Parts: sequence; structure tokens; C-alpha cells
Amino acid sequence: MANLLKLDENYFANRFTSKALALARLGYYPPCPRPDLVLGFKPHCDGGALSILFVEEHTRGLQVLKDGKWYDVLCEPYTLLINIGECMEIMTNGIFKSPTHRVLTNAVKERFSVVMFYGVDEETMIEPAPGLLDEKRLANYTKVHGNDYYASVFGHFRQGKTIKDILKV
Ligand SMILES: O=C(O)CCC(=O)C(=O)O
Ligand SMILES: [Fe+2]
Repeated sequence: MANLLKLDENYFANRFTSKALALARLGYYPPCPRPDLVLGFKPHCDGGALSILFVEEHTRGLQVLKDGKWYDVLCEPYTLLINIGECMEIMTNGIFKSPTHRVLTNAVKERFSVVMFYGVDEETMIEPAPGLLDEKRLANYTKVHGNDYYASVFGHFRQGKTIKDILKV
């Protein structure tokens, strides 16, 4: 990603030190008799930098929001899905977008997923990369200390808010 943005190739990698956050979430979605009323996971953006998702073969349910419409994300067998988190959207000044996604329930089939969330070091400032900014390309997000960012992630999720929207200039 740093190469694509013509940044120093270690710009992002340097922010993932031994203190960087890594968190696994194992998801089990039991069959639900009323998929029309109940979501498996409410709409949200992942708060970290990158998420790696593994969904059991042929299981549907994950959807992504684009232009106000929900689209199924079809996971091929034995593939990993890489999702961009809000932290990466901020650091790339919005060039890479963190998609809003949700999980539907299924009336007959259960669903398993494994997600690994990777976040930058909590001592890092989370801010648009200075190399992406100049007098014509202004910062689209205000900077925030990693500690404060992580402290607010779950609270914002509960309130249905996204951090990138709060930090938008
Ligand atoms: O279970 C899934 O497929 C996705 C779960 C998810 O979006 C998350 O844990 O952030
Ligand atoms: Fe997610």
C-alpha cells in the first residue's frame, strides 16, 4: 500500500512494532428463525488498520455497503478476505476506504468465521501520512493519539458511530 501511494515503503510497516495490536474474533452465528428481523452483526467499519477474515467454505452472510446498497461478499473456499480498517483510511487520508459491512443471519445454516484484526502501535499518532499532503491535498482527518483512538473504538461501535466520521475535518 505504501508503494502504491509512493510513500517510503516502510511508512506503514514501521507503525506495526511489537507493541502493535492483534486481536482474534471467532464468530459463531447460529441459525436464526427470523433473518428478516435479526442481523448477525450490525453495520460497522472495522476500527483497526487491516482485518483478515476467514469464512467457512460456501457460507454467505457477509455484505458490504456501496452507494446505499448492500452487496453479498462471496468468499471462495480457502481464501482470506482482507478488509481495510478505519485507521488505514485515516492514514491514507481517505484514498483507501474502510467499507461498511454487516452479517446477515440464516434460517437454516449456522456460520463460522475467524477474523484477525491488526492495529498500529498504540503509542503511534494516527494521522494522514504527511507524504500525502501538500497545499492542494489537505488532511481530511484530524490526528489522534493511538491510545485515545483505541480507547474510543468500542464505545463508538456501541453507539453505532464510526471514528473516521468523527475525525473528519
Ligand atoms: O463474521 C464475519 O464474517 C465478519 C465479522 C466482522 O465484521 C467483524 O468481526 O468485524
Ligand atoms: Fe467487521
